Amino acid sequence: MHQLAQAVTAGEGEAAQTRSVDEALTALSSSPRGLSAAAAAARLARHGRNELVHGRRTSLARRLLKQFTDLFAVVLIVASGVTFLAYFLGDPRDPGNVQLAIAILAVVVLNALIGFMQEYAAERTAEALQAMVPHRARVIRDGERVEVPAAELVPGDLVVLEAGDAVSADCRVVEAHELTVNNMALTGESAPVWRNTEPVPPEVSPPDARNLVWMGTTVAAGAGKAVVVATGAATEFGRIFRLTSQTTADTSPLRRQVAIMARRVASAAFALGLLLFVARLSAGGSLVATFVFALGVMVALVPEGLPATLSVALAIGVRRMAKRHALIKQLVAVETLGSTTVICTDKTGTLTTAEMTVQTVWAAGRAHRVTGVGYAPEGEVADPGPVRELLRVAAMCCDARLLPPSGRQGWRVLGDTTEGALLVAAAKAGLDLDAELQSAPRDGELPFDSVRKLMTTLHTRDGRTWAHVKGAPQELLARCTHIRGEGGVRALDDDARREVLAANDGMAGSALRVLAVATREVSGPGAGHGEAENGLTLLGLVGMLDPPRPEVVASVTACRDAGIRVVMVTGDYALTAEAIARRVGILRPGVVPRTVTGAELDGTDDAALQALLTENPDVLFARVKPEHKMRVVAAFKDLGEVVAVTGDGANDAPALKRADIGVAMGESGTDVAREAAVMVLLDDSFASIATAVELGRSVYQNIRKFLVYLFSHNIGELVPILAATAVGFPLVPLSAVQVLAIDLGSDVLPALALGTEPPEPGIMNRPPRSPKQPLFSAALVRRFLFLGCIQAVVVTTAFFWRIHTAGIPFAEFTLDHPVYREALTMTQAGIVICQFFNGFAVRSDRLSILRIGLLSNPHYLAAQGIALAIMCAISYAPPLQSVFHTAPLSLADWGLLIVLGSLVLVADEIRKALLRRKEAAT
Ligand SMILES: Nc1ncnc2c1ncn2[C@@H]1O[C@H](COP(=O)(O)OP(=O)(O)OP(=O)(O)O)[C@@H](O)[C@H]1O
Repeated sequence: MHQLAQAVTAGEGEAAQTRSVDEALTALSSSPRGLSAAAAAARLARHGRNELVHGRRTSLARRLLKQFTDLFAVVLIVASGVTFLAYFLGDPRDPGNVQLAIAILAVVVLNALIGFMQEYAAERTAEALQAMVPHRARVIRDGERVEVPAAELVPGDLVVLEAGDAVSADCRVVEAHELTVNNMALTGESAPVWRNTEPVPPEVSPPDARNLVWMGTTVAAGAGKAVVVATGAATEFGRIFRLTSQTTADTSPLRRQVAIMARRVASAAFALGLLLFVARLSAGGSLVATFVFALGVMVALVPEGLPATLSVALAIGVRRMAKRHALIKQLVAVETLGSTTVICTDKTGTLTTAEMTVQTVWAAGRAHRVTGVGYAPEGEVADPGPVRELLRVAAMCCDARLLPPSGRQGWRVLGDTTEGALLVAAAKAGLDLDAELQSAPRDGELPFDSVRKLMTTLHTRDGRTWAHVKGAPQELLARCTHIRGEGGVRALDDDARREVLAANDGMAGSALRVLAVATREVSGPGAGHGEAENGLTLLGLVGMLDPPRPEVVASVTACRDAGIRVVMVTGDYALTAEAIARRVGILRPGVVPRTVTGAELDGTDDAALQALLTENPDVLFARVKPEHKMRVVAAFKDLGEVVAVTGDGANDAPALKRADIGVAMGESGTDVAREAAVMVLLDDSFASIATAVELGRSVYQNIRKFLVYLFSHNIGELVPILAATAVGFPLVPLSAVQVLAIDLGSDVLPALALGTEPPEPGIMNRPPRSPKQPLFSAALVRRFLFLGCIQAVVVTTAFFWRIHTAGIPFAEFTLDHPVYREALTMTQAGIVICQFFNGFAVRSDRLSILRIGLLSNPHYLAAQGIALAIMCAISYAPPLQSVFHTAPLSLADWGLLIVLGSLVLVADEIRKALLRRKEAAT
């Protein structure tokens, strides 16, 4: 243990790089069997979890203080100061000014608190989401390969490295097969670098040492094993992490658009306030009163509650998507999702369940049926004799493991499910894999990659070494020179090739995924690709069923109705791809697809590819490599489409990055893919993408809803003030304190509730929104002007109706006149009532509220209940009456306001009915 402590305290990398593999393992008290579970637990307690503890964060107090330095806050603080001053300068002194000053300060404090809480909540959400993205490491413990959370790695752990894995700790390589790593995160160097197990002299600096791999880097290709030398903060990455405090700015265009709009409106408010100030002053108003009046106008127009509401709406969207298995890593993706026009999806696992079962084995010129479904090795292989050798070779060439039932779980596969199916079939044929591997242990491996589409293992028995190769049939067939038939091994002539291909097409045409299996003797365990994967003897083909996910058919239809094109881009064989595309509805019955293979793509330039995409609505890509996927994505983007693409492998990362929405698989994907993606599907299913698109559309719609809701009441607040100025009424029809009570009191919750609206009926029956369409489109502005103007007329009428019925000349009204106080209350209550009806109106642009359902958003009803309660308190509670200069309203007053206010909804219903009629006519 003492030795270990030394090894993992200082200079772990340097010490480890100079040692031989055995010395490195011994120094860390580890072995080729890895640590024991007990030793791992003890070390975890001693060294702590393998996590990067956040560096010193900005203190809470400082973060709170930061909220007061925002432009809005500063302006409001200055306004409040000036209002206080106005009280002392005023003659006579108006206590209303003190109240206003305090109210403005209260607004600043409230806004700062909301902003602070939101920032905090957003950070927590981000952390929680990050934690949900699975991050695992494969290690050898007690001689067994197991998966553990990466955070539980300890020094001495033997980790298994495969292409696409993120390296989760600093390690010394102890086994390497064509292993290359990408150190970009650490060194900025983008080209992959080779790793091997040879000791490196101490003068080589650790980052250059070829036998070390670092936390934060990724395995580019090949495979290997490495022993952990440092974890968590002790790693090189941890050191860098401590030095840089990380802040991730949210640069969502939506937020920017809203912020710009809010700023513009604020500037307009200041300009208008200034203009009115000058106008009223030159008409002979007193300096102080005019100033307070102008301030009221400004405050009425500034959309104080907007940024808070927007953040909450986006956060709600993210949370809803997470519940439906789609984790969004960047808020910006929520809005982009809604305008997705093309989804490029792979097949295995996304459209299909990836629960493979071998159904047919083609060997010695005949097909042999295999019965049973799932991973339970229960079933039979018809005539297993000729099949057994094929399944023995195939099963020995697998990394996956079959796990027997435990607890409530049945038979499972650890690792690749294609391989799992082979293991099950071998067991059904009566093979004892452990015994086979004992007599011919694996002593070399050329791992699978989706470019070669092959995997090879090397096995030695009695001094002779054999290569076991499995892979895509056409690729493997091209490397075979012989075939094993009924009469033994013979040369693979053209007839035999044709026979194999026909068998392959027969299986693929019935949606089976086909793998070919071959073998040959090689010179020794060191055989490379050139020797082991050429001159092979073909043993036969294995056809496995990968059933379509049942939920996918409905989702593909939903996407089509929503004007979204679904394009399959798969590594699998064309016929299998077509058969599955038909079963899930990507290809409609009777449609002959234009199937493009990776090889054809290589001979197609970008312009021709674009033409191909526009001219062939039923295009399908098969046998493609990751770089082809990237080209398809790029071509769609160049055509102006908004593209979502799925990917799981490490080499899918460029396509995921290039797409507007990179979608990685949470269950089967590699760490690299998950890092490159903006969305991670927890259940790997295509259906979750369709749901996320629907939710993305609904979030965008909801944002528009509350923007209309919030901006239209600004008109309702402003117009009465302008009208009073125009007709020479000496006092304001709505005080600044009242405006603030509406903007930050009664209107905030209903606006938030509109952000929780469920997707509107028919939301997926419309074409996607153009990404170029600005949030504040002409339609949106027209909409809030329409609703706002009706509201303005209602509110102005309510105020002047009360003033008029008193029959007193304007000039006689003073601040404390009871009729004026009642009229003030009418204005405020009028806005609250109008907003009640307005909220129902904005819930859909074209559908009647009766279709949407008056009671279908309980949050909205509750929020409006609170808003009305606030208004009643302001009207009837004496302490609030004195702050707001209000008076109790009679039932008749309320009745009048309800009748007038309902006009907002009635007028909008008429507009919608006309719109629908016009739509039906065209
Ligand atoms: N473990 C494996 N060993 C050998 N060959 C494999 C293995 N997995 C897949 N293959 C072969 O390589 C081909 C390509 O695999 P790849 O993973 O690129 O795509 P896919 O899984 O078939 O489809 P998709 O891209 O839709 O997920 C497969 O069709 C299969 O023939």
